[in-house]
Amino acid sequence: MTPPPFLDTPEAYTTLFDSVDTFLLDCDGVIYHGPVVVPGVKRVLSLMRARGKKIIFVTNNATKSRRMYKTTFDKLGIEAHENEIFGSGYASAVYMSRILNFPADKRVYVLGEKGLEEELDSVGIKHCGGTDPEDRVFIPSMDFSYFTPDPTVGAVLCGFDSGINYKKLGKAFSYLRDDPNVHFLLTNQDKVFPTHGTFYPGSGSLSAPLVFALQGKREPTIIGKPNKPMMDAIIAEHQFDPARALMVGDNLLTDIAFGNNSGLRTLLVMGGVTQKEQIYGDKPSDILPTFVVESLGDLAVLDGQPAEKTA
Ligand SMILES: O=C(O)[C@H](O)[C@H](O)COP(=O)(O)O
Ligand SMILES: [Mg+2]
Repeated sequence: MTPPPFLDTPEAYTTLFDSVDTFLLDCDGVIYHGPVVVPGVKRVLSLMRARGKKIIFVTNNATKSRRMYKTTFDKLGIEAHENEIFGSGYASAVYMSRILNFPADKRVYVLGEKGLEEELDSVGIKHCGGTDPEDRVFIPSMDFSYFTPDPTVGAVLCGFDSGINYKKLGKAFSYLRDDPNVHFLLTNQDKVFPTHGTFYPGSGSLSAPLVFALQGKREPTIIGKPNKPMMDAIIAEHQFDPARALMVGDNLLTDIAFGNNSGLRTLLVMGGVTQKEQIYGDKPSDILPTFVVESLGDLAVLDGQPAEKTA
């Protein structure tokens, strides 16, 4: 398979930029690395707005709600509107509400944080676990008295949870072990995510113990990129022509596969999860983007300002 073109000239950036009406932008690894905005990206986002492009932020990070992301973007000085922001937490809440028609008298047991709980609240889905201090504790070793099943639990939803522990895993596992009708959902299955100049375990690595313990008896439905429920949540709110849309991401397995699965062209950026040799090395990935660029910020030269201006 012919390797995708590596874009590194203003002419190539212009040709691509002018061919796109809708930019779907991954966040971690494309817009920012942890708390630091990627150099040049603010200029590129301003240029997109100035040229009338539609922007949709698409992140597998379920720790924040749309409202929280809006606050984060505001603090970073990035223009973003809540209805442009699609996190896997929001997509999971939409999926449970609209696709599962999750019953009002049932609760979902959550491995996750405040943002995910806020999105569930926004669609009226009751939840337990999550940030509940009762569950964010270490239990005495080999004490299983803490696992008294809650008959109102009708689903287990796993997202990024920095408070993961045996009590939460044990409770989530027991619901899925004992009742095949309890839905098993993951917000996303990212192995790692880029931050602070390196990588840390992602959501997929936090729900892996559950999947491993269930030994194939239960397979999770995964909501986030590269899966269809995330795109369904987006097109329920935004109409766009896939032929003139571009998915920009740093992760082949999530962002690029998501774009490829949805019939969009894709732009892979470096500096995040994917290394250049995965595309141009001796054994390239079987998931390949349409184009590659060092950084989305490189397109800032199209705004005509001095190249050294980095914001
Ligand atoms: O949940 C995780 O593992 C991370 O938050 C996720 O990988 C980052 O999401 P992105 O914005 O890169 O889709
Ligand atoms: Mg990313």
